[in-house]
Amino acid sequence: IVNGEDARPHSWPWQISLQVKHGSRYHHTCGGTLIGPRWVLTAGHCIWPGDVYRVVLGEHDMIQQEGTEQIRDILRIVVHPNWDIDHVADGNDLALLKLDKSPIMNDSVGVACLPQAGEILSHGAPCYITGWGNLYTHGPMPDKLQQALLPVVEHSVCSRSDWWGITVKSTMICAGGDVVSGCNGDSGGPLNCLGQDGRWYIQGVTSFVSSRVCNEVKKPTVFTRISAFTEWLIMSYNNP
Ligand SMILES: CC(C)C[C@H](NC(=O)[C@H](CCCC[NH3+])NC(=O)C(F)(F)F)C(=O)Nc1ccc(C(C)C)cc1
Repeated sequence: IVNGEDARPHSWPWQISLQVKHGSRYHHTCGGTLIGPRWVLTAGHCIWPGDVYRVVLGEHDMIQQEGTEQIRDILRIVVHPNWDIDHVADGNDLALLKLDKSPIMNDSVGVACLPQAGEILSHGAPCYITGWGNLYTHGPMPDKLQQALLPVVEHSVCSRSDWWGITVKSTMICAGGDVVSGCNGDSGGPLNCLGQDGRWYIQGVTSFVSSRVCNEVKKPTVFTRISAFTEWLIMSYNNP
């Protein structure tokens, strides 16, 4: 996240770190969201066939053992059938990870709420992006989880020709401006938006930013809009 701030530890208890195995060590590659006792939602572009992953929950500072971390292996990976890494602009940038066993739910580990099918947020709705992605383009990763307020940019503005144009589809959400943005490593993490009921809803999964610079003017961060995929989520979830 570019121009964010340290999150209060464990204030986003559904945020996970998706870690990929290289040799004998694992390292953070993407964010993700716990949406059920055994299910994590992340981005399709975070999954590379043949790689081995694990999920770390209850994480805050990547270089400190805080005693709240819980590590889980992944039993099954369900990438959205229409996701295609060569057609990022087509969307469907989603993957569901089934954990081998549920983490212990506590103050540091909990689930996020899913939005109603078809729910569209209004321009300027207050949402937070969270993640351990780069602090600036080609910059370092933070140790501590970052957060940043990213107001929603409605589709009619985001799809203007000098903004994202036709690259952004109606199954995506844009949020943020030219100062604050997601960046590599935030992929797959949640766009957290406060609902009328005072609960946090995951309205987006971080998908892409400008390929030139993370916080480029008129190129807000683009998220997969979860309310467009509730059918697929529930179906995949219930599939044994
Ligand atoms: C140096 C980095 C910031 C480059 C930039 N990276 C990204 O946007 C990466 C991964 C994108 C998936 C596709 N490879 N995502 C992120 O950085 C995220 F913001 F989501 F955390 C990028 O590739 N952006 C991109 C790629 C393809 C498109 C097509 C839709 C035109 C648009 C933007």
